[in-house]
Amino acid sequence: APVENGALLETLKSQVGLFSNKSEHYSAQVRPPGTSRQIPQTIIIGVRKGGTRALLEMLDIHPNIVVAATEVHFFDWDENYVKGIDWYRNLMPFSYGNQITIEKTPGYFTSPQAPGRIHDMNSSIKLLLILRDPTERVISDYTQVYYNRVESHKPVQLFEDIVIKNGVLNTKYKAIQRSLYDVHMEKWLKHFSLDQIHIVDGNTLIKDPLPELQKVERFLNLPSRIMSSNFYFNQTKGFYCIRSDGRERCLHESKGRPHPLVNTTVLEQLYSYFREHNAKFYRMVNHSFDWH
Ligand SMILES: Nc1ncnc2c1ncn2[C@@H]1O[C@H](COP(=O)(O)OS(=O)(=O)O)[C@@H](OP(=O)(O)O)[C@H]1O
Repeated sequence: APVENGALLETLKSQVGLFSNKSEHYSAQVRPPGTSRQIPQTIIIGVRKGGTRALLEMLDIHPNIVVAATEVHFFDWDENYVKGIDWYRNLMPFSYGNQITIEKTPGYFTSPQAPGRIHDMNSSIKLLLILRDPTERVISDYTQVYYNRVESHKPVQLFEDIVIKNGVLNTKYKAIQRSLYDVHMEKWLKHFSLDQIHIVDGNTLIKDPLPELQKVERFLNLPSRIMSSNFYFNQTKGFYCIRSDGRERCLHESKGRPHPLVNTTVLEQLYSYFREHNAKFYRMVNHSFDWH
């Protein structure tokens, strides 16, 4: 009976976590007439904790964009890369000819292999890179690992005890390494020209998403379709949430978690360590950001 089918459909939808009518349509296993699965014409390459999920979900509002539901890790994980390009394409949603497919895997930015492999696939691809203050990124990275460890009943350490070893900054700490944007960017610029990589300001995307998204629309040569009415500020979450296809949704609770209060001396050490790297990065990309 139709009622039962409707109820079943609602249950299935909630189980697979589909949000918009658009995703429901494209995530279907049955190919809608006139669609096909396309290799991404654009990839959000990172950075981890930069705001990659927010960027992807906000771009998904656009009628000419379809997005991959999960992080694919094709170019950074050898065990996936060996599966080949058809495996990769099969993970993409169905799309019409006037739509571009986007996937996001934050680990690509810091992966030594990803730039060359992506270039081998499509040398004229357009890349999106979302960055935020490198010190904030380290703290966000630490916070994620902290919660993961708590959830799996593993011991946790204070931020300061990881970041400072024998009185000096532990520059080997992975989270610090990932925030050396100049070091990673250099590898991308060996394979791609600067005008192929659009940098989204992750700090601005949090405070005022629309202008950053409009810049992305222009970079992708798409008509301007994302509107201020697509966003509303959720006081409880403390972040902007999305209104689209008649529904309202915020990002998962793991996005936008409170950060620990960090000792100011340690913060100063981090700011000063990143300062030179940031300056180098600004020169590399001909653009500065208001990072510490
Ligand atoms: N609108 C909105 N809602 C919630 N969160 C938002 C939003 N916009 C940006 N952000 C920021 O995104 C940070 C998580 O970044 P990523 O999605 O790149 O993380 S991950 O690498 O995929 O784990 C996440 O970092 P944390 O605040 O440390 O949780 C957020 O600050």
